Amino acid sequence: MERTELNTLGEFGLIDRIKSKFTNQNAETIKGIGDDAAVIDVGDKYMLVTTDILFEGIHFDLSYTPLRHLGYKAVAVNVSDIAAMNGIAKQITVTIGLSNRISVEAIDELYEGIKFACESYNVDLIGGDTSASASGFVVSITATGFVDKDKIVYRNGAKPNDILCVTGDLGAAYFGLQVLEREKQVYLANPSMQPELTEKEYLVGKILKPEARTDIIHELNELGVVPSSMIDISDGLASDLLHICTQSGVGAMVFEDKLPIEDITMLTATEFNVSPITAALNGGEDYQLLFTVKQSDFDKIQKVSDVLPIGYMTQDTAVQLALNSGGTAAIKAQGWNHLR
Ligand SMILES: Nc1ncnc2c1ncn2[C@@H]1O[C@H](COP(=O)(O)OP(=O)(O)OP(=O)(O)O)[C@@H](O)[C@H]1O
Ligand SMILES: Cc1ncc(C[n+]2csc(CCOP(=O)(O)O)c2C)c(N)n1
Ligand SMILES: [Mg+2]
Repeated sequence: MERTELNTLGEFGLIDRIKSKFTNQNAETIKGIGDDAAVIDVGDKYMLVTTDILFEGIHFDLSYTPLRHLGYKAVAVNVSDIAAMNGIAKQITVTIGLSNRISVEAIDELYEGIKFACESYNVDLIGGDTSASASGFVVSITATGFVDKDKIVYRNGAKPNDILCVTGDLGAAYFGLQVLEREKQVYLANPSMQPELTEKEYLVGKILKPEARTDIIHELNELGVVPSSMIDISDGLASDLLHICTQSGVGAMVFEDKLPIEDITMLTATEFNVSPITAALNGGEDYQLLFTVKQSDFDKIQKVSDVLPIGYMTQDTAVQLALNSGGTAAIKAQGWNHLR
């Protein structure tokens, strides 16, 4: 029998392959595989369902991840996927895989973080599953949410000339992780060295305590603006913008000088000898919303301080970065891909 290595498909190729083998059989299934959350017709509203799994060693390192933060983040990343459909999360289930290295106190701490997130995002913990894990700690969360039927937003609705917006700065979480990894190595080499993170607090905060931008969903709703397409940035602006472009059948022009990058991100990029633009495009785990709006909504969205226009959509399907130096460069999906 033929054997194909996973890296020949990559994460997204594998998802497409799985998707191609299934057809939905229920009229209530409005959208299955392929967006930030599935969409189910439950009567006067759409119900949204999304799931995210976090693995020790892949998504977090317990040597520098407080379990309270891990619990909060596991909820936030799911709430963010519901927000990316223009919805509001309401319920979660939590599944944990435990190794004997984890104490009861550690689980208490994880659930303190989960509880804090439930309170701040107004969601209910309604169930889950508990198992032993042979390969480190695992936490997986499924979230449900709701959206008015006429307000649902998919990845595939972007139109040429729509304005491309992002809800905050990019690349900070990437450098937060680099800083934590560096401090870990320093500590391993000399355990009497205490990490000096005060200057990098902003960056470390972005990787350990990301927020879902539900505030923006509420603000857009109050302004009566429904984006034409939306995604949350988990794998990097480049990769996630490409999802919007491929699914919408459009291209994009992003302006390098409009990419929101904080000063501390710039400074740390120099320190690590990494281009801040590369980090903003491909770093991932920013959990900002990336969305498009019709030009006629531009005046309204300008009133929201955290909505930053970074480019526009084009009929031509090329996805490009307009460089400060003049000219353009192709934007490629070089961000996070689990199987490459
Ligand atoms: N193993 C799988 N089987 C079926 N569907 C899958 C599988 N993995 C992912 N999907 C579906 O593929 C789509 C894209 O998934 P993906 O995890 O990339 O979502 P995302 O929102 O881009 O990323 P993130 O999980 O970081 O928020 C979703 O509809 C998801 O439900
Ligand atoms: C220990 C450790 N190593 C690497 C990373 C970086 N990282 C992991 S998953 C991911 C993308 C989103 O994943 P998903 O699509 O599964 O939500 C990124 C950028 C980290 N946070 N911790
Ligand atoms: Mg998503």
